[in-house]
Amino acid sequence: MKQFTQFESRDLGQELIDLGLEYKFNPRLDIQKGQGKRIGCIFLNPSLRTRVSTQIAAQNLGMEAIVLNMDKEGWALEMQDGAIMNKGTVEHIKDAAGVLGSFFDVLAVRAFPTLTQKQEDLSDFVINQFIKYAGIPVVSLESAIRHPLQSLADMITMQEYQVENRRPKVVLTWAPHIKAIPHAVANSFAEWSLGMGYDLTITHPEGYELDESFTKGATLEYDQSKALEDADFVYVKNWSSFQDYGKIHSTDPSWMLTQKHLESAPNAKVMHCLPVRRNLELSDEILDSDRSLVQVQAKNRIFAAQAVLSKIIE
Ligand SMILES: NCCC[C@H](NC(=O)CCC(=O)O)C(=O)O
Ligand SMILES: NC(=O)OP(=O)(O)O
Repeated sequence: MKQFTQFESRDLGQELIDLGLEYKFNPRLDIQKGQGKRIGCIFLNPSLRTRVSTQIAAQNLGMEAIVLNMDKEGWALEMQDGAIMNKGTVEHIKDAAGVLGSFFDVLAVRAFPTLTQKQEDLSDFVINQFIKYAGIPVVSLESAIRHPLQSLADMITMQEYQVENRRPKVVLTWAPHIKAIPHAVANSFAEWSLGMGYDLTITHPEGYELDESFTKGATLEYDQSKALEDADFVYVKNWSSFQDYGKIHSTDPSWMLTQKHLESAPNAKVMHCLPVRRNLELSDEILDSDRSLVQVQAKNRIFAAQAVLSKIIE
């Protein structure tokens, strides 16, 4: 594996899920594998889980991890090729990524979308600039349009909690939020769920349709209560409008998932990538109940990252 930025195939997905579960059972199984190797974790945006789980994953493999909070501690990066740098940016990505590529064996990058420049975001411009100029394997820690390590952790979680001999019904439901939020988590969750053969229903208010290239094959149901009927896994997530790019069309509080919404889905487990805005996106009663898998998902971020790094340094 040379890069990890998106879903590739069901076979590779399954291999990573199984390896992640092996590491969960025995985290230091491959403690020798990464000896002498170094990963650089570059953050252009905030993070709790991704930052810490990736470092723990590297340590579990015997690798050294160095974190650079580029947004706060690095020079302001120029991303555009050929730019005349007479404004705010100090260092070109070509130079910075080249240096980082010479320091590390693997580079991991978090780069959120602008939510204003649609075409630039859709081309996953920033992470691709890192890939272009670093010359070493790059792992996405959430890019403009995808969050594959989150989705791999989510797939590990669903495999752990899945009832045997039954194809689970998975529902991705939009939730209200006060800010314009990226599409990456929702896109990747759809991409991975469909890729791994799950039966996926997506529900949201009209105007919140996601990029079809991620959702082809899913059932779209605008009626949230219908969508939730008999669900096994309910993934709660806000995203801003994709068509009216980066805009907020609804904050309708009736979309916030509560126990009442799940009366028709008695077995449903509830998922969220975190951080979650309590009692805006999801109610306390759900988050603090046995239905909630959010802590399991977060813990599984370690083993998802460990499986990916293990394959990359192979
Ligand atoms: N990495 C996981 C989620 C990151 C981002 N959440 C946020 O920006 C939350 C911001 C806030 O709640 O103010 C998202 O949902 O895509
Ligand atoms: N779920 C997730 O990626 O969390 P952080 O943004 O805190 O890393």
